[in-house]
Amino acid sequence: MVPLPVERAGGWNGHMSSTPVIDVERLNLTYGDFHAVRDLTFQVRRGELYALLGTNGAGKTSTLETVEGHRAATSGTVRVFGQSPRDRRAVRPRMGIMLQESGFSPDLTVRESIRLIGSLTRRRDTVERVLGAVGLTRKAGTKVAQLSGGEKRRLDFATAVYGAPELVFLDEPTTGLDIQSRDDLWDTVDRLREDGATIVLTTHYLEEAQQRADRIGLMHKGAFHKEGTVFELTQTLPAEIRFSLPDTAPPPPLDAARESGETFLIETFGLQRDLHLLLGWAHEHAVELRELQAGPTRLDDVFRSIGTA
Ligand SMILES: Nc1ncnc2c1ncn2[C@@H]1O[C@H](COP(=O)(O)OP(=O)(O)OP(=O)(O)O)[C@@H](O)[C@H]1O
Repeated sequence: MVPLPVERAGGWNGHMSSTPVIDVERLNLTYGDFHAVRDLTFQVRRGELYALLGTNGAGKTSTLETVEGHRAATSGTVRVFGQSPRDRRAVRPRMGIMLQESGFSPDLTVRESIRLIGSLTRRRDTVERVLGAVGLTRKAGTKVAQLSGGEKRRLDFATAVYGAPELVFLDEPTTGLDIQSRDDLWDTVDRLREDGATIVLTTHYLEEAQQRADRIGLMHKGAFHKEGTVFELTQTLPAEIRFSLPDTAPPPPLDAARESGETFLIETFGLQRDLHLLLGWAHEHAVELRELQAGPTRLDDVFRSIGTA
């Protein structure tokens, strides 16, 4: 475990405020005649992990670029720490951004690249700490051109965590990372969060958002299809119980539908109650519920429901 730097450029430790870290109101973005983002309103509170998810072309990148200060809104207001993100001197040092590709020079070594990040962010940190935090200590002297895809991704991550900023944007952070590197990345994010950092995440790995996000904005065609906690997003769709039964078993209870062969599916809004009933039935009939699976509604199902809404 690599400790975070104690002192911060912004001096924000212990600073409590009810002002949202990000405050977007009626944001509109157009490209020529094309209306990419429509009247989008959302807030991200201090310490939250907010996931901005959505279908391809929904407007996530356009929205994030505006919040990060890279793009001007066509109309509406965007405030970050109560200020316009276009005021880069005030806002930029307080945010760390992991883009989908940071575009480091292939001829620089990892150490030189991180040193460069440090001078750009103007946050206080050490190259050694950041190398450790992103798991690249052993690659410090290696040129960027010689890094693997996953190692490059970790170097991209370094741009976001240098100096442990208050607000961190992670754009598809775990794409191309193996399971160990993913776990390491999330450990580092967890430590930033323990220190009070606010995280904005985009990902196509929905289970990561489901496990980690405090709230989710689910975008489709420039607007929110749904916004809320995972529970709020998933509660309108049923949970599922799956199991298989041998041919000799009596017909299962609870409107269990035969999915294929010996496999049955129960869709339910009362997962605990129905699971209890099912297990009671199996016990009573001395039947083994093979490959029993029961789980809450997954974000995947909410995504799939977008097209049918
Ligand atoms: N510079 C541009 N000029 C014209 N249209 C653009 C431009 N940038 C984005 N768009 C369009 O705006 C819409 C939103 O794009 P955006 O990249 O914000 O979506 P996204 O949600 O990030 O999508 P994805 O998940 O596919 O990356 C898309 O239809 C895209 O084609």
